[in-house]
Amino acid sequence: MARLVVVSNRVPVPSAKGGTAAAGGLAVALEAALRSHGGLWFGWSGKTSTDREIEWLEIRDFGNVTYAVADLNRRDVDEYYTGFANRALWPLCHYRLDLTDFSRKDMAGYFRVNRSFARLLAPLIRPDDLVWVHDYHLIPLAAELRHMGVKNRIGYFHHIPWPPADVLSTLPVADTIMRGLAAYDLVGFQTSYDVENFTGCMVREGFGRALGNGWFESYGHRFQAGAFPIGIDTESFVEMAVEGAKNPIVKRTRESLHDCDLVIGVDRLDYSKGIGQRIEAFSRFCEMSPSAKGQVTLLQITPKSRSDVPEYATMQRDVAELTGRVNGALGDVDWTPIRYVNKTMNRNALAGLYRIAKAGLVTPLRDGMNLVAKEYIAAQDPNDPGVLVLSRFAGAARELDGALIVNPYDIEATANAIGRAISMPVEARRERFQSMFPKIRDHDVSWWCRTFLDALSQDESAIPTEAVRLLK
Ligand SMILES: O=P(O)(O)OC[C@H]1O[C@H](O[C@H]2O[C@H](CO)[C@@H](O)[C@H](O)[C@H]2O)[C@H](O)[C@@H](O)[C@@H]1O
Ligand SMILES: O=c1ccn([C@@H]2O[C@H](COP(=O)(O)OP(=O)(O)O)[C@@H](O)[C@H]2O)c(=O)[nH]1
Repeated sequence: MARLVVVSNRVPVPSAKGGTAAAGGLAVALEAALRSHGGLWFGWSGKTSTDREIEWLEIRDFGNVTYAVADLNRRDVDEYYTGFANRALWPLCHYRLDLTDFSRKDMAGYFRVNRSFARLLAPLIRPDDLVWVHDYHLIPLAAELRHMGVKNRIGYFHHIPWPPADVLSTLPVADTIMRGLAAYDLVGFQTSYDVENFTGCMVREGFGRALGNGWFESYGHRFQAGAFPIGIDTESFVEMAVEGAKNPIVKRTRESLHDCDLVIGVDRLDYSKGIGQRIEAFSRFCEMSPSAKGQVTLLQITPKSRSDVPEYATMQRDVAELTGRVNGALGDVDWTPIRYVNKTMNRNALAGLYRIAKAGLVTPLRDGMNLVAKEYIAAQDPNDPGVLVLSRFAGAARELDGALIVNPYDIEATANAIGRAISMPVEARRERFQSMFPKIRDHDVSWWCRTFLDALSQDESAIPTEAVRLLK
């Protein structure tokens, strides 16, 4: 079996004490995948150094995984991560042109850091390695590696949505980004909608030709694109949820609820997650249903994220204010409608909390997949499961059709769905759970990893013959 080299912006290097505190679906999913496969994990250490250039790597072995990480200096973090990745590509891919900031300086920093990463990584790659690059921070990496003579098969997985052509073409360097993707052998997306959008960008904007069967020719290179919906480590999540009842945080939560029903939301503090709209919907639900007063509580767990990005700082203030306003208007001496927690919870506690919640609210305005939706289902007691209220704009909605699917922009309808979830009879809840659980059990994170790597291992012989004829 070829060695696997994973490259991602964030690398959760285990601490000497064991364990990492990775909040973010990508880190969580890859941790499980690499542990089962073994190999090298390369990327940013998450630390900001005072060095002028990215020059050296810290390399450490933990079990069958070697971690190789580089610090970035302040300018690199500002331009590459905070700037171009999170103020241009992230909002653009989440259809938020109103929040997109295209700065020439940040764009240059983004391409510079990718070049530096390629310089550090190229000498570590062995001839038979399969290289798997993750996410929007690193789109130009394969092109840089190719310039340095790397001939290995290189795959890319895009964890966030891919936008339609009209949205992508607002990006001043859209062509360089598309050319960057064309340097890979396999480009993976979360859903077929993302693949459709990507095909639209490629063909309509004239960046390349679609050859059929997911094959493209672009900038003189042939590559394949497809949908590979990411999964969770379902088996271990189920175990964690069962064990969760013993977790001190879960016990404290349960005791503090008395007879109140618990509704849960878990999201990084990110404008794509629709937290404000969700709080509005919960508030509307409480106003509409007098029986909710004192009887239902929303626990919103929201670790702070990307606080150096101005749009996130604004949003942090807005959500805090809104929560305070709703609690002030609706709450009472013995009832706080919304418990708002800006802390990263460990996964054992989360699993247990999902299990005691009668409803899980996953209502992003746009989301690549949303692993919380899958974790919520995995954590349920099959005999007495809670109900998932899920945005149609999360990639997870393509698979989890037993959820109550909502349009998160429609506050009234989301409020109604919360009411329906809480009062749903047990037979209906079981039926919905049973329609979803086999999907997340069969399509777990190992399936995702295996399917992507199998496709990456195939070469051009998989191109349909009629397409090859067309090319001649
Ligand atoms: O690394 P950060 O800037 O702190 O952000 C955390 C991660 O957020 C994003 O996650 C995405 O990947 C998930 C797994 O595929 C998916 O379920 C979710 O819908 C996406 O938003 C981001 O893509 C990662 O690169 C970040 O590390
Ligand atoms: O306090 C928290 C909040 C989130 N998560 C984990 O972070 C991931 C979030 O992934 P998701 O795909 O939902 O969204 P992302 O943050 O990657 O956009 C999930 O595995 C959560 O269990 C966590 O461990 N602790």
